[in-house]
Amino acid sequence: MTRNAELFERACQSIPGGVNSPVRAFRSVGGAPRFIQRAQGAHVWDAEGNRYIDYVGSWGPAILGHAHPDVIKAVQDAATGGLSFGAPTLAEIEIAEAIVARIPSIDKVRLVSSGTEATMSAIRLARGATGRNKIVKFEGCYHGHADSLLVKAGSGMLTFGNPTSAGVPPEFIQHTLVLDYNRIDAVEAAFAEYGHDIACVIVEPVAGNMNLVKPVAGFLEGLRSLCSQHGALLIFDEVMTGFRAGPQGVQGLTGVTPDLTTLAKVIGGGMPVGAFGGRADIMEQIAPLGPVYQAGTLSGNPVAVAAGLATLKLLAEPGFYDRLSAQTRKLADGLTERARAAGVSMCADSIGGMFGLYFSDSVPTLFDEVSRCDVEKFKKFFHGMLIHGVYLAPSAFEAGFVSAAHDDGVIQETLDIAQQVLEKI
Ligand SMILES: Cc1ncc(COP(=O)(O)O)c(C=O)c1O
Ligand SMILES: N[C@H](C=O)CCC(=O)O
Repeated sequence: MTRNAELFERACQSIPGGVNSPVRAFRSVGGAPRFIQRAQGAHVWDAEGNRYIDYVGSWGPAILGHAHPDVIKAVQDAATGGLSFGAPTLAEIEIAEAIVARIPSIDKVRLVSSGTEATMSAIRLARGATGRNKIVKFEGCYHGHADSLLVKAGSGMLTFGNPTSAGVPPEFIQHTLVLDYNRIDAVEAAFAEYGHDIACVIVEPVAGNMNLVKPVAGFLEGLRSLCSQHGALLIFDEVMTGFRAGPQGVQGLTGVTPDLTTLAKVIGGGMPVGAFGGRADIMEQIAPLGPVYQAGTLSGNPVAVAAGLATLKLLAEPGFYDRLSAQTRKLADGLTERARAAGVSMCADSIGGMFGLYFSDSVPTLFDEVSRCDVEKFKKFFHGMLIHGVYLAPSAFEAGFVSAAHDDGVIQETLDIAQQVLEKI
């Protein structure tokens, strides 16, 4: 038995499924998950000392590459001064100011400790601010594991074929309307019927939890105008895309401004930080100013915030996103070319530092098209890449992530390996 398999067996004795978040368990691709011992730049090393080029990047946060020296130093310095105070700090003001300055929709921002907390709080705020009950979400989008959002969700729920969770009473989701992503006619119909009671529409403005699916022309603009017309709030869940798709998230790329935005992942630089923010008049409905309650013992944790601030500082360097987008595009185009040359129906797409890999002839824009991608072929590709030292997300329904440490050599090595693997599947 390999060391990874041994550790997995041991983990299964004390941790449900051997993991602390389901997709990590490799259940949809088979085999033992790799237990990661350390990471540096574009690489991770497992418990057997095998090195992998990493395209998971901690599911998005590792945008600078792993263990960037400036981030590690910021964390060490902050930790030396104390791990947590449960009282305000200067660093919290600095990170709030950095977010407000860069994300177009955000006048005021509240820090939390995860993406789930951010979306859960934003939904409560939207309901509190509008006095309405219903929320609209889209099939295949994942917004964390708050009860009202665990319906027809993406990511692990889609991967394991249980897109609606057990343990959520029907009463908790009776107000959640689930529609088709990229179908604005369905949203128009929902507003025509329930417009007076829709508090908000929550959307991943580029979906990254059913593989990568970009919004078609007019979709986000349509959501914006329907929400404005009916007095509902538009929430962009930019937990994944924030500071990842571009320097101002998808809202900066499209010019569509939501009322509220949720963030996490990159803003914590690998530490647990989430945030929700938006128009000042809405954000001022939160306690202690307003009636919508929201709180957190470790919110704005000084060590986590230090990692986030150091990361945001480096992301502001001129040309950062041009380089990141170019490297990611090089990977996506290179994979598409290698697949074509090998006669395999596979293509890839990218935006900023995110990419999607589709075992189909064309890039999908609808959930149904994503569902029809060849999962069996993906599994073969995944294991072929893994054996040769490339660590992809262990699911056909997750986006991939490139970092600033993925230089030309790393991308070329990936493409060379992909060519060998594609020729054999
Ligand atoms: C778009 C989106 N929203 C929310 C979440 C939930 O974030 P977290 O896992 O930090 O709770 C995730 C990822 O898990 C995500 O990708
Ligand atoms: N797709 C999820 C987050 O973006 C993957 C993270 C997880 O569920 O562990």
